[in-house]
Amino acid sequence: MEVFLKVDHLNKSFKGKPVLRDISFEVNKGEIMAILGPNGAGKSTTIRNIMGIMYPDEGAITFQGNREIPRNKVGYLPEERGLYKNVKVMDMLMYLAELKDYPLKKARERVLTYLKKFGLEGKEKASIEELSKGMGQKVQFIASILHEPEFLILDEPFSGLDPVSQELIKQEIRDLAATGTAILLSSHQMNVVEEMCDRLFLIHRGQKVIYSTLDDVKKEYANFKCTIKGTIRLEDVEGLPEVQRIEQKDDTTVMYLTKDVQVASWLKNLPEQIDIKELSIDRISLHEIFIDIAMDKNMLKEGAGANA
Ligand SMILES: Nc1ncnc2c1ncn2[C@@H]1O[C@H](COP(=O)(O)OP(=O)(O)OP(=O)(O)O)[C@@H](O)[C@H]1O
Repeated sequence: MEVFLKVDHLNKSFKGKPVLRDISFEVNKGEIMAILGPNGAGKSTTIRNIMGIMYPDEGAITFQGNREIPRNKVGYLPEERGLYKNVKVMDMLMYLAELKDYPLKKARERVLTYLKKFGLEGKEKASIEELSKGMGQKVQFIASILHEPEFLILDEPFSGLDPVSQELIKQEIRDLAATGTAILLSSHQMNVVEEMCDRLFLIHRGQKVIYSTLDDVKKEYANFKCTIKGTIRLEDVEGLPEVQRIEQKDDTTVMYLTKDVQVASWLKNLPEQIDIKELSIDRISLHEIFIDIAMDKNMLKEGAGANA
């Protein structure tokens, strides 16, 4: 697998306060890598360092082995959306294509194709200020991919998009990865990450918590949980083996099980007298893993094995 971006032992402080500590990861061609973390974790600071908007105190960032950012090969959808307001959609996109030295005739064709694909046919003559927020966001997405970048950074690409538009953009991102684009995606929507990403880098308080493939994260951290609906007394279940913790709310009891539990034999331990209206066994989701980390419940402490 060809590495496009290498982030190597990055450190960054603001006014003496460290916000990135020894951050290292890579993004390969053809993969979607997620960068995740609670608010204030350091995601945008990492991305700004990659984009050369600010510089690390220590560490190196290389693109295909070179220190200099290959601007024409990089596409960036920043978190803070901002397009010139009183400019026509086509004019703005052509201006951006020109900045990237991209052939203008091809750019124009691509703009029209993408506008149609994203339900914005005919909007090329509209000025940016006439667009809705979601439309503006789709135009900004087009701006980030118009010049066929080899490396794409997408910071919260789905915020403000309706479900249909989200699907369109998701499909486009998948297609780009399938044709070899290296993609770094920052998102708070764990279901999207779970659905789309090959690997993830989870950062908390400026430090790496997980750097792994999604499959390994699930294997390593996504333990089973048993959810029972019914009136259950805590004392009837709290002595059960291989239960890490129990949460009860209204008529729902959730038992979080230990990592290597054999579910079928574990179920035999349930006392006969308990009132079960519904029962399900699921693996905990990436969303729950994320919340555990952010809330410092730290179910993860034992499982450092998935860290690359
Ligand atoms: N220019 C700056 N000056 C001082 N502190 C900053 C600056 N930029 C970011 N920080 C601090 O660095 C830390 C990381 O911020 P960053 O924006 O990278 O987080 P984030 O993970 O992108 O969060 P969010 O999910 O809220 O966007 C925060 O504590 C923030 O207050």
